[in-house]
Parts: sequence; structure tokens; C-alpha cells
Amino acid sequence: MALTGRIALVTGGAQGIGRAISEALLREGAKVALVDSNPEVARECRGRLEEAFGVGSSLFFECDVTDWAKLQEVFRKTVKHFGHLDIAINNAGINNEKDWQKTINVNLTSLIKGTYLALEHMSRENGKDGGVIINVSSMAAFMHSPHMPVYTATKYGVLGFTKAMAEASAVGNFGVRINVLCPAYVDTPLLQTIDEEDKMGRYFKYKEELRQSMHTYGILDPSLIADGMMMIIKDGSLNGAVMKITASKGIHFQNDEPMSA
Ligand SMILES: NC(=O)c1ccc[n+]([C@@H]2O[C@H](COP(=O)([O-])OP(=O)(O)OC[C@H]3O[C@@H](n4cnc5c(N)ncnc54)[C@H](O)[C@@H]3O)[C@@H](O)[C@H]2O)c1
Ligand SMILES: CCCCC[C@H](O)CC\C=C/C=C/C=C/[C@@H](O)[C@@H](O)CCCC(=O)O
Repeated sequence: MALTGRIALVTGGAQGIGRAISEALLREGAKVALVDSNPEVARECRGRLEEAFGVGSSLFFECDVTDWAKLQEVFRKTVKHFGHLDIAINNAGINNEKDWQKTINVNLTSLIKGTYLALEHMSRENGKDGGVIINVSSMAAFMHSPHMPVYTATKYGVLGFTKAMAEASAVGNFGVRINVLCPAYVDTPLLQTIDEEDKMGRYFKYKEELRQSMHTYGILDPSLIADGMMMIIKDGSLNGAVMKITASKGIHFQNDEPMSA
């Protein structure tokens, strides 16, 4: 997929991994709608992106992805403003084991809603031209860590939902490629939540073990995650792919054993 003139929507786009992919897309000539609930980081990000890529190449929406009506409106306004939608990146995510229901709402329920909204605006079923969706999971979907069980559950959920949706898209001829990305630890403000008792809840006592795990597995630069996303966006053969990004193996894919009867 060539990116000049392509239209992307990125949730959690103003910081961390979301910001890195938004910048990568803008660098290659795409236009990007950034959706974020944090007005301060969004303001700073907006200033930087408009300075670097010009006013008009990005659009900012202050929106909490758990607000269904607002999220619907954001997709609608993006399509109205730019004309159509080609790429949706459901990236917004939190680590909050204390308010674990919020973690499920943000990381899983809203990602499912974001996927359905993206399909509404991209699927051939609705007379649209197709596109690509990337859902952000984590290497936590392959590990069993005592440090963040609900976060882990949401990331397993994202993995399963996305693989099933990719098959639904293939079977239903949606023309939309749906893939999932699973990074290991990435150098973003999310990692600082290990020092916050009101986020770690009863698992706060494990924070040094978690820090040790980061030390063992390494911490990646967000630009590497953006590279992986660009690979998925550009490779038209990828649907249902599970991309892992780790310090030891870099960008690579999970290959599942075919299930025997
Ligand atoms: N950083 C890591 O080590 C790591 C590793 C694997 C996967 N991930 C996943 O990558 C994604 C991005 O994480 P990050 O590390 O860039 O985090 P981050 O905290 O640096 O950035 C997340 C962005 O999402 C926004 N956001 C949070 N809740 C939101 C909501 N309800 N509605 C709208 N926007 C919201 C935040 O304001 C922020 O700008 C998450 O899904 C996370 O689980 C992160
Ligand atoms: C404050 C907590 C925020 C959590 C952020 C992340 O989502 C958590 C990422 C979790 C685990 C990372 C593990 C990395 C492992 C690899 O380096 C590797 O050893 C695994 C090998 C498997 C493979 O590459 O296929």
C-alpha cells in the first residue's frame, strides 16, 4: 500500500507507540486523525506535528475511547473531513490493576468497538474500498506474569479477537486486512505505571520483579514498533498475522501449528 494521500486513524495517538506510528505515517505522506483522551499531551503533540508536517495533515480529537458515542463521532468526522478511511490503529491502552474493569474497557471492549467502527467505514460489505486494521496487543499475551493479570487477560483477548476477525474478513470478503501487533517492553510513559500504587494495586509489591523483567528482556524504542506497523500496512498479503517485536528477535511473526481434527 503506497501511503501518499492515505487516511489513518490512530487511538492513543498523542504519546508513546501511537505517536511514533502517527509520525511515521505523516512522514510517508499519509494524513492522520489522532484520537487521545489526554488534552495536555495532545496539545504538545499537535504543536510538534503541525510544525513538522504542516497544518492540515493531521486532525486531533480529544476522546476517551470508552465513550462509544464520541468514538463513533470521531470516526464519522474523520471520514467527513478527509473523504474516506484506509488505516485504523486501535492502540490506546492502559495498565491499571486497581481499576481493572477500566483496563478491560479501554484495552479490550473499546478496541472491539474501534474494530467494528473501522469496518463500518472500510468494509466492502458496506460499499467501501477496504483497508487495514492493526490492533495492539502485547508480548504479555504469550507470557504468564504475576505482575498484571488483568492487563494480560485483555491482551490475550485482543489477540483472539483479532485473529477471529481476520478470518471473518477473509470469509466475508470485507477487503480489510486485520492484524495484531505484540511488542515486548517499549520505552513509553506506560512503563512508569509500575511505580504507581494506585495503578498496580495489590501487585505493587512485585514492582522490583517487574523492573527486573524489563532489565532481562530489554526495553525497545517506539520507532521499532512503528517500523513493524509500517511493514504490516504496506504488505498487502498480511491478514491475521501475529507480529511480535522483542529485543532478542526483533520484528518476527508467530506461526501457529495447524489444528488437527
Ligand atoms: N510500552 C510498552 O511496554 C508496551 C508493550 C506492549 C504493548 N503496549 C501497548 O501499546 C499501546 C500503547 O501503549 P504506550 O506504551 O504507547 O502507552 P502510553 O501510555 O505511552 O500512551 C498511550 C496513549 O493512549 C492514550 N489513552 C489512554 N487511555 C485512553 C483512552 N481511554 N482513550 C483515548 N486515549 C487513551 C494516552 O493518553 C496516551 O497518549 C497500549 O495498548 C499498550 O498496552 C505497550
Ligand atoms: C507496566 C506494565 C506495562 C506492560 C507493558 C507490556 O505490554 C508488557 C510486555 C511484556 C512482556 C515482554 C516480554 C518479552 C519477551 C521476549 O524478549 C522474549 O524472550 C520472548 C520470546 C518469544 C518470542 O520472541 O517469540
